Amino acid sequence: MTHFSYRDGELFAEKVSLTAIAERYGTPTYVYSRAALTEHFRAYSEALNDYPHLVCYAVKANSNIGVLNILARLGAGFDIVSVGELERVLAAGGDASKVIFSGVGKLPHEMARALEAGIHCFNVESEAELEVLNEVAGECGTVANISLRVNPDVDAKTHPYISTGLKENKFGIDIHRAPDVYSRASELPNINIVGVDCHIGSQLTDTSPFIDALQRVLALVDELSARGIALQHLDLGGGLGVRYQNEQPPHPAEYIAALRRELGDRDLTLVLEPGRSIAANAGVLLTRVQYLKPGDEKNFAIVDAAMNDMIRPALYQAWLSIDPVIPREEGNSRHWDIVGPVCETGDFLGKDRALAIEPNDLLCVGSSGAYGFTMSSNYNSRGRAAEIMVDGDQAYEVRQRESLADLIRGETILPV
Ligand SMILES: Cc1ncc(COP(=O)(O)O)c(C=O)c1O
Ligand SMILES: N[C@@H](CCCC[NH3+])C(=O)O
Repeated sequence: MTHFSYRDGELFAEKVSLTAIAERYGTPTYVYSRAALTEHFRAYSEALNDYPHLVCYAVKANSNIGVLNILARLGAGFDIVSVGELERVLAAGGDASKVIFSGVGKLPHEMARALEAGIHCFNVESEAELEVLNEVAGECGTVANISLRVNPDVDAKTHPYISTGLKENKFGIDIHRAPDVYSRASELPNINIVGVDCHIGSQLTDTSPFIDALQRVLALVDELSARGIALQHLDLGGGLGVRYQNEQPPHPAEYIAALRRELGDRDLTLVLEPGRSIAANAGVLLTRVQYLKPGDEKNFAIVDAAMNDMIRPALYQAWLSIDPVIPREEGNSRHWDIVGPVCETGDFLGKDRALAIEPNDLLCVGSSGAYGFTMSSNYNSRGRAAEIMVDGDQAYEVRQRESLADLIRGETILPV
């Protein structure tokens, strides 16, 4: 996390002190770095510079409109999974013609809105969805560009909840059925076949499962071509991992070089849908220690961020770094479980962390820019964290904290 570093005994985001951000905006607060987002996006676009490509940032990783706007200005496309994500992309100035719509459960009204906006392509995930899309496009008096998302049955060797390319997963169409589904698609009047797609999972730290999947998808491309169905693009999804603790995932340039070796000189545009590798290490979560509860068995540090703000440790046993914003003398350190105020035993951000801390100290939860705020909730009727974007020596509030009034807005009791 090179954009978040210590200077003179204090943690900074770029040139802005995290203490100053916490004092001004309160905690818990997500802090993002524009420079990091830019660097991570460019790692993809520069490695593909001389190759036909479209890098569609996976909006689910971090859909803050300020984040989307920074990526839109860099020329990013976007991978969306709902009409809500589409509206956010459009509000952020994203180009609809670079939007790809993934997801197993697209609703007819979402399809209609995406057609109206003029998106690039739908990644169709089932035969039933293909028929509905054909009908909706017909009703809209238009033709839908599609890829089929195929399930190549490749083990991504990641956490089971974020593995998506195995037969037992709900995603995509069995790659062996795909030729027949393409034939069916080619007969439908309101469907235009443009590509093929697969996404095998998230937080992959090795390129071999990607290559395995790519080889299987290329075999399908060749089979389709023999049947007279020519594709314009191949979308390999997202999934490249990041360093949270001591993982050593390949750099995007290394990953892309490996893909290009497989692609050879085929006439296919390469589409990628990275989320985590762009956003995770471009953000942190700031939280303040409220109470210390040392005990015989365990020492608990109760902080003001909870599983409703950052659910990854509770949901995937994910490890995130937790560092003091202003470190104290190490001699006073003890092992703490860093827990939130939510009434769940699973409400923790980290366990057994050696830290020298006192009440009111600020802690920085690292690698939180992806699947942090976007997976947050109002559980326990807690408001949501603020979101701040740091740009050099400036900090901008890109989402205000929810007020208590926001938490009851729009709800009502029965009149009698
Ligand atoms: C279809 C699709 N594309 C892209 C992504 C982004 O994945 P990642 O954040 O691991 O790059 C996901 C999430 O795993 C996904 O389901
Ligand atoms: N939310 C997951 C990854 C996304 C999976 C989406 N297909 C995580 O935090 O690791």
